[in-house]
This record gives sequence, C-alpha cells and structure tokens, in this order.
Amino acid sequence: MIDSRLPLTDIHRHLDGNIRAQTILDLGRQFNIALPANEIEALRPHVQVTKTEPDLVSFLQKLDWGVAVLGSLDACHRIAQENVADAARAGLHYAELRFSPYYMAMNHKLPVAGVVEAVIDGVRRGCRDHDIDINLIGILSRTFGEDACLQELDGLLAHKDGITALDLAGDELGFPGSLFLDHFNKGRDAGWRITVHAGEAAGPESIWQAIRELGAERIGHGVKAAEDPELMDFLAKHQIGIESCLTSNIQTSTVSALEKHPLATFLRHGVLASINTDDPAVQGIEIAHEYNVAAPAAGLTQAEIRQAQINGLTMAFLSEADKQRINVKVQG
Ligand SMILES: O=c1[nH]cnc2c1ncn2[C@@H]1O[C@H](CO)[C@@H](O)[C@H]1O
Ligand SMILES: [Zn+2]
Repeated sequence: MIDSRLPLTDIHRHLDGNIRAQTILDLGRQFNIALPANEIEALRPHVQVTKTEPDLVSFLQKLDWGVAVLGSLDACHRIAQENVADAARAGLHYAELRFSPYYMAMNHKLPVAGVVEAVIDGVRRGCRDHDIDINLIGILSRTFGEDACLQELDGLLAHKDGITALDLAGDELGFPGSLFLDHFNKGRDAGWRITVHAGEAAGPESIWQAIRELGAERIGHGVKAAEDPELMDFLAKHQIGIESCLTSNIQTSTVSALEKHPLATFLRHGVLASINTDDPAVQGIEIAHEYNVAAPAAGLTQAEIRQAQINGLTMAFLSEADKQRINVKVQG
C-alpha cells in the first residue's frame, strides 16, 4: 500500500510510452494517419500490452503508434502537457519523465531540438495547472545506433538546462552500452546526472558496464544484478539506485512471475531500490497498481513497500533542499 503520509514518486516513467489512446486517435485524425482502428476499444490492443510479450523488443513495438501520430511540435507539446496532468492525477508528488526526442521526431522528420523544446514547454505548461514537481530525463534510443544517438544528444544539448539527466534505452541486447561511451562523456560534461537501462534484456555485465564506463548513478530495471553477488554488494555499498518496474518486467518476459522478481532481494540486501511504472499507458497500469497489487505479489512486506517509497525520493535527481521541500509539502 502507498503510505499517504510520504511523498509518492515515479522516477522511471517514459513520457513517450505514456500517450493516451484517445490522443493517438485524435492526432491520427488530425494528421490523416491511417491507424489500425478508428475506435478506442479496437485500437487498444495495438497500443497497449494485453498479454505477456515474448521479449523486450516485442514489448517496445507497442510504443510505436504513439510516436507515429506526432505530426507536429504542437503534438509533442500536447502529449507532454497531458503527461503532467496524468502524473498528477495518479497522485504523484514528484516524477521524472523521460523521453527520446529522436524517436518522437523520426516519423515526421521533426527537428530533434524542436521536439526537446516542445516537451520542456509542454511540461512547464502542465506544471502551472497541477501541483506536482517534474524533472526531465533525455533518452538516447540505442535501437537506432550510434549516429542517430549523436543527433539525439545534440538536440538535448541544445536545451541542456531544461534536462536533468541522460539515459540509454531501447534494444539492450542488440546495442550494448560500449557503443555509447562518447555520448555519455559529453552528457556528463554537460553536468547531467546519469541513469542507464541495464540488466533488463542483457546480463549483469551490462550493469557493470553502465556504472564503470557510462558513469551511471542509477540503473533502470537492473533485474539481472541478482545473479551477481559481487555486484549486489557493490550496488549496496555505493548506493547505486535500482529503478524497479515490476509489471513491465513481467510484460517483457524479463521475469517469469512476480513472486520471482528480485526487488525484495534488493531491499533485503540494502540496495536502494524504488517502485516505478515504466510506460504506464502502454502497460495499462498506474503507480497505485504497482504499490497495491504488484509489490505485494512480488513478496514485499508492507515495511519493504514503505522503504521502497522512501527510496524513490532518496534516489531522485533533486538537490537535498528540493527533497526537503517536497517532504515538508507532503508531511507538513
Ligand atoms: O522497458 C523499457 N526498456 C528499454 N527501453 C524502453 C523501455 N520502455 C521504453 N523504452 C524505450 O525508451 C524510448 C522511449 O522513451 C524508446 O527507445 C523505447 O524503445
Ligand atoms: Zn524504461
């Protein structure tokens, strides 16, 4: 259960994996894009995971219609603003929304830096209407290769003050982190914090690589860390945060069943791990489901769920002063 006296955070939430089905319909009509269905219930199975997917790459294809309808920078602005409204409605006090500007730009050849600007503006607009704190994480979509990721990085750097951190996402098996050393060197030089999707489709070596070579301070998913005792000790000792996304890991077939998920093991080992959504609209879940249904099914006790909730703010890419401000706001 969520502890309503504590701040509720979601620090692993893809903005472009959280586009409303109704908005996909609206934008499809606006830009004359042929969708697989013209009515929301018929569209849903094309844009939402309805059964366990065989692997990560099949899961990720469910995000493709959402970005296929981004026909203008205004459309990017709209989905960013709606993401803030949806995060606030989910009861979040703080969210880190991550997005891949190249992935959002590519179908309609939008300017990548323009997409970054539209997302920053849309989030700012959303924050005027809702009582929530948001930071943005720029994603490099590894699936499109090193050159595309350099373009993506340049687009993000053009608005670097509106971005808090850099992430690497997409096809982890096909595009290992070792291809992106230059990108992350530049990202760290820009003063950004670093988180990397690792140990989801690939093994513990991918997590070691993210920490040692890309400078990751946090790891997205990190499921495979549980296979490597030395890594478990390292994560706990250095307080490298693990952004767990329980339902996502089932839907991608990363973990075969919730009762086998390593989150409880992480917490019992003193690893700083938190509960997050990943791609809520695509998954058909929200943060409350992860706390109230998925976490108990993953074997967490109420005390461990509460610890994970505390860890969310501890791990956040915020100053200590901002963490304190959010704590005071919620707890009085
Ligand atoms: O669970 C995930 N694992 C790895 N990559 C992901 C996941 N969810 C979304 N993306 C990737 O993030 C970018 C959009 O924000 C896209 O590259 C998408 O494939
Ligand atoms: Zn993710």
